[in-house]
Amino acid sequence: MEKLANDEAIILEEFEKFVNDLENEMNYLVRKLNIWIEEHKHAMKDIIKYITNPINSLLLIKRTTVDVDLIHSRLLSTFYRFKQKIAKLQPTTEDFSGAVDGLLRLQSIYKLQTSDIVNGVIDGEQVSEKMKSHDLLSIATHAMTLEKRNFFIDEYSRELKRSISENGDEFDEIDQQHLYHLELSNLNTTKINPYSMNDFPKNGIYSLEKEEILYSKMCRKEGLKSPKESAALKCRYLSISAFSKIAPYKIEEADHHSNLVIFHEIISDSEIEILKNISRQKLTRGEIYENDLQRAKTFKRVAKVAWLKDEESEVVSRISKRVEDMTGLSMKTAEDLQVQNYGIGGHYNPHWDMTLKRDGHKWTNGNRIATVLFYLSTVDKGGATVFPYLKVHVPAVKGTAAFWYNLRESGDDDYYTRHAACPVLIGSKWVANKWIHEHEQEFRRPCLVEKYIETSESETMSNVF
Ligand SMILES: O=C(O)CCC(=O)C(=O)O
Ligand SMILES: [Fe+2]
Repeated sequence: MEKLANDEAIILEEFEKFVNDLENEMNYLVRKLNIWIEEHKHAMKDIIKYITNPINSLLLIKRTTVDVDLIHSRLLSTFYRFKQKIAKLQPTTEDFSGAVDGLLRLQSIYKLQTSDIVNGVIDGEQVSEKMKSHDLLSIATHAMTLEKRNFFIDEYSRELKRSISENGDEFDEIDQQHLYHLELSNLNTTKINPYSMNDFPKNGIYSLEKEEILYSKMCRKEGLKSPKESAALKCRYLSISAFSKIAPYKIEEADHHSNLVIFHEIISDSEIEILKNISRQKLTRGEIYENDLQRAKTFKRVAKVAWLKDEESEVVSRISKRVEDMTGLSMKTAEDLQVQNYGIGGHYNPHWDMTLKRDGHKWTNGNRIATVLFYLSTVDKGGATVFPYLKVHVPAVKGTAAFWYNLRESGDDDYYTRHAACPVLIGSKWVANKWIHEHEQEFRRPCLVEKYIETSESETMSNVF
């Protein structure tokens, strides 16, 4: 986004040139028009005499064909010159749909009222200017192309009508068509208000699924563990290696079932700066493995990722060694470090890090037994990692790391580890993942929480869904 904001200056410069070019074209057109009027007047003096002359009849045909085509191509090429200059700098309309989807997701997850957003207010703070009618029309029409956003089409249409009547805005023919489609779509869809939805909508067309509701609640810090449920969780020092005996790790237990712990002050600001700097040049839009293991870019994850090898920098290999020390697990079969950057609205829908046994995994070194997730920035608003089935909300705090086992001791999938990255509301989120694999851990797997409590519930998928 920072680059786009800078590129906008170049786009604007090109736009100005384009307007100047159009002014020159306009002068040319006026000259052309006057000449044409004169020639036509001349023809009209005595039409028969005029057209029976082979030269005049040829010129008449020329004026009405070749000359018009010339005007057409001059105007087009003026526009295409401008378009070509800015093409590389422009995001795509798909990016705009993604941004609209991101805004509407933020609204439904953090319960942000449309009237506030339209007035540029987030969390009671004036963060931007009031939106204009044309902005509202673009948002509403793009919302029509998105799944599960019907409620907002209605909301934005209402704001749009208000804005038009307050400002007396005029719309051209194309806008009128959009407005008409908007009206139609509002008549044809059923809307369920996501702000007031507390439970699973039974027959709703706008159906936030049960999980999405749970996930949204956790992002708002609602429905977390009760004091009774968290009574057994402790903050303490951990020293499982020779190194940590000298400088014990500060850990906070977050959940006993999945052995989820938070390490505090585990990575320094200078290490973080180095990781971010190496990653910046490498960041590309994140892909996720769909069930069929095909890589796909979708709105389920909106983040940029970079993979860093140990050999790349002393800091990367130092982090790997630290993970080995913190977790007591071998790094021999671990993946490279994955650094991720989420912008505003950036998120990652609920998922498991391991591949379910049911689906079969493609790794030769076993499944992802455990995850270490380092937080490389503090997010001002939003951006937490949540575990809806463990009722845990881990805020993004620079220098901390979350650790958990994705697999049970038996090697079975731990469905309860399903987790998600809440959308970033204000700020920028940086994290780094280290995924640890099963092979080489045969005699290692230490338990980092004080007392490993095996639950008696049978851990089937239906417990989680
Ligand atoms: O960014 C986060 O909070 C979670 C990221 C995550 O779950 C993943 O990359 O697998
Ligand atoms: Fe994950």
